[in-house]
Amino acid sequence: MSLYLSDVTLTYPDGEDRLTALDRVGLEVPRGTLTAVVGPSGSGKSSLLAVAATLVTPDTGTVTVDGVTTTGMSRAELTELRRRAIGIVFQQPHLLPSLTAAEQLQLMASIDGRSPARARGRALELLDAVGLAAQAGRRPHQLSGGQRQRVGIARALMNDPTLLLVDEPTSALDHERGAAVVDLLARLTHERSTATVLVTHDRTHLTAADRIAEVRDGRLRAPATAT
Ligand SMILES: Nc1ncnc2c1ncn2[C@@H]1O[C@H](COP(=O)(O)OP(=O)(O)OP(=O)(O)O)[C@@H](O)[C@H]1O
Repeated sequence: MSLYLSDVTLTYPDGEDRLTALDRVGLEVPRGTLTAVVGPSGSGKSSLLAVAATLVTPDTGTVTVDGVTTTGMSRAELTELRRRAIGIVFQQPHLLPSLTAAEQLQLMASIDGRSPARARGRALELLDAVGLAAQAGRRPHQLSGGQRQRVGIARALMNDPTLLLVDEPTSALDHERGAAVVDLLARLTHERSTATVLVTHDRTHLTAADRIAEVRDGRLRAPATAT
């Protein structure tokens, strides 16, 4: 099991009161499976991803990533866990304008202190895996929106994560490109044995998901197997 949330409650200050963003949420995501979490705006999807990413500590409940329960871990230990085990794909890939696709990925590895030659080899392998072998030398403005999103996906895989967290990857794409991105994520999930969580408000792309969980007002309905 690479992600296990048990009885997670998260609240935010709301005037005199507190707003419950996640209400006793339980979720298990085994390796090699893609779980889509769907729900309307404000339902708690981003909060769920932030907790799973260990960026936000819930009020109560436990978060287990890659077999490690995070309760009581220091900030440095959480940073190390994220570096080692978690990849995050953001809604917008936030690529650096002056770097080529390969360099965007290599940058991640140089931050991690890996050798440049190995980093380059891994970057090219991952760009090939997302269908961008021929675009490795292009800069962001020479890529389409869907291609930039795929660079963001490849970048999130540089540290060979066991947990891949994906935030609304299709929001800036048309239907066909959005569906292609979800299909790609499902394939990478199965090939690389990641536990993948994809949050979205849009159900129409999700045929490739293994399971779909619905979040409403901070409550998660048990994931159903996608049909
Ligand atoms: N930092 C914060 N401080 C206070 N309230 C917050 C904070 N972040 C989120 N909320 C509230 O918590 C609830 C859940 O928000 P969250 O962003 O997790 O939902 P969401 O489903 O991701 O929405 P969206 O699709 O609009 O991003 C909402 O009512 C939101 O207003």
